[in-house]
Amino acid sequence: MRRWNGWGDDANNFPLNKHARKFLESRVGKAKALPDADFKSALKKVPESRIDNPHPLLSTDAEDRLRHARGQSLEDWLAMREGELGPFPDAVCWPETSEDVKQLLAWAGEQNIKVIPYGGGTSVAGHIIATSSDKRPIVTIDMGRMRQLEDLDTASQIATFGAGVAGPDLEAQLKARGYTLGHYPQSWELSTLGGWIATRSSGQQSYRYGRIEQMFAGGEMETPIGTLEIPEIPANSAGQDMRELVLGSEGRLGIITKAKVRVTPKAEHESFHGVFFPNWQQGHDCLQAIGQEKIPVSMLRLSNPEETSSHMVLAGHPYLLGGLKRYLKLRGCHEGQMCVAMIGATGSKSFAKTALKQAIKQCKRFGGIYIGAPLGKKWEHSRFRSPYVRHTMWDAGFAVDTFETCVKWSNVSKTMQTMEQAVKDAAQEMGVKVQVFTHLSHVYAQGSSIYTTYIFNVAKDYPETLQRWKNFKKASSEAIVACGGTISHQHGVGVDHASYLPAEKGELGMKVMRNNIQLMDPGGIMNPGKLVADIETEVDSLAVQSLDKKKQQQIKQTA
Ligand SMILES: Cc1cc2nc3c(=O)[nH]c(=O)nc-3n(C[C@H](O)[C@H](O)[C@H](O)COP(=O)(O)OP(=O)(O)OC[C@H]3O[C@@H](n4cnc5c(N)ncnc54)[C@H](O)[C@@H]3O)c2cc1C
Repeated sequence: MRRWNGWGDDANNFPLNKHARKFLESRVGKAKALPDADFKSALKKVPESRIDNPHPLLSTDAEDRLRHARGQSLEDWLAMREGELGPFPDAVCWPETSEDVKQLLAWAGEQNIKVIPYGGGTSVAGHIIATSSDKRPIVTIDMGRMRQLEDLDTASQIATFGAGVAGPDLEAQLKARGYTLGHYPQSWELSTLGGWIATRSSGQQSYRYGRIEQMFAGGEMETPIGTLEIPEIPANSAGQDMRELVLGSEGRLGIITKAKVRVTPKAEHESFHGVFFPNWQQGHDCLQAIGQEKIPVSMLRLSNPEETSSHMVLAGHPYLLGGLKRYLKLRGCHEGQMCVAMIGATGSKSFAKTALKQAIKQCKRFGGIYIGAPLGKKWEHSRFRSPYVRHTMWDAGFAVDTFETCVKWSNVSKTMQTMEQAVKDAAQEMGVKVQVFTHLSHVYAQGSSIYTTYIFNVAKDYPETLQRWKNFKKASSEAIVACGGTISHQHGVGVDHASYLPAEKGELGMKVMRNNIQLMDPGGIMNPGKLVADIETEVDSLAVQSLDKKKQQQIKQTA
């Protein structure tokens, strides 16, 4: 059964071996776990629903409401573990057809009830939480029952799905017909097609299959003012592209009910391979070269030295690793400096073989040591299991969070250093130790995404732990803005990043976004407070930004 207070199925775990625990203690100090609330006591805190005349499709059951109250950000995680999940939606519903969604939106509009579209609830930026500032009742619309493959046009390679389909279900339905979408965010087990589109998500093999915006061909969105239908024409020059309105809309314009996506026949071959580089610069230059020469591998990732060491301890067997490290040392790769890259090869056997050969040749040019497929197999085995490690770490008293951006190649290394330094500085100000590491996860010809993870000890209680996270979040987001990066390459905006969005979109850009929302949702019922902060909050955020200019200057000087 899905955990009510964490990630995934409660039958699954990712154990933390004793070497890993020791390693973390050596980096952040001994940790003491915080007590977890039990389900029954959390359930007792769900208040009476404020909807007294429910629509027939709604459930006001306390457990349904509790299970939809939170996503997966660290703030959500702390709320769930403490058993203080509120504010709660007043009701939850599971529409089965587009007509159900249409009716629900019409009813919510008449009753002045807020609506939160819900996919898999894997948001890490506060997308699906009920905000407390707006006092209207809230209904969460869970799209999980709209999950069918409705059509597969094999001649055109376009599949039409109910937008609530989750990753494994989507791939299983396509696989039965010999096809794949190839979209694998790490949250694949639970996240949904509608959620991917609404947050502009990026899968681990985006290098081959593209981001969700390259896959999204068209579909239908129910909005408070009508149905937006987008035909799946392969390309057009007929004015503005309505898909761009839907992509990244975060539930503010309407509910995506059907999505048409570009699929490909299932590849004959897929394998993942490890390459070690003596240092960051050589690895960085190699990925840049592969990306710019467009060598057709399916995945490219590069861990910095700290992530390389940390992952080797957290995931590996110390004796096997001892052998690998000795071999690498003989070849000039030293711990503390070396960086591991992971390369995917996907396609027909001959295509994958040629692509891999080209990539390895390029790696060797930059001093890379190819160590074959075993490390790649290990990565593949845990690619969707690693979110479970958060539980094991939590039980040991460690809190984990991530943040991410995308910048041009000319700015990648500097931004990575600035992002890591911001977290270290915040930790020092709080008198807390922190373990920080980074990888490049999505490579483009013009630049790369940068994905940083940090681990720290929970404080003596929940409020102080939350405050630590808030300080880290502020410092990391400000560092990204100061470096000119996007506030999110893949996690989206939600509530957590909304105040940093104006720095990226500019005044006019924000006005356009706000006007689109007001046009399509005149009653302001769709997921208020997410993406574009409500008017008052946005004014505040602009004030924060002018303060942040000083901070931005400071960060630039220290970078
Ligand atoms: C462990 C973990 C790993 C992750 N890894 C990745 C990763 O590799 N790449 C990545 O891109 N993201 C990743 N994420 C973030 C998250 O999974 C993505 O943002 C994902 O796209 C959210 O999908 P979801 O179905 O869970 O949407 P939800 O979290 O349910 O909703 C997210 C937003 O989309 C809206 N929405 C959902 N469905 C619809 C719909 N049908 N119509 C309109 N709006 C809708 C919601 O209102 C909300 O604003 C990760 C998260 C976790 C917890």
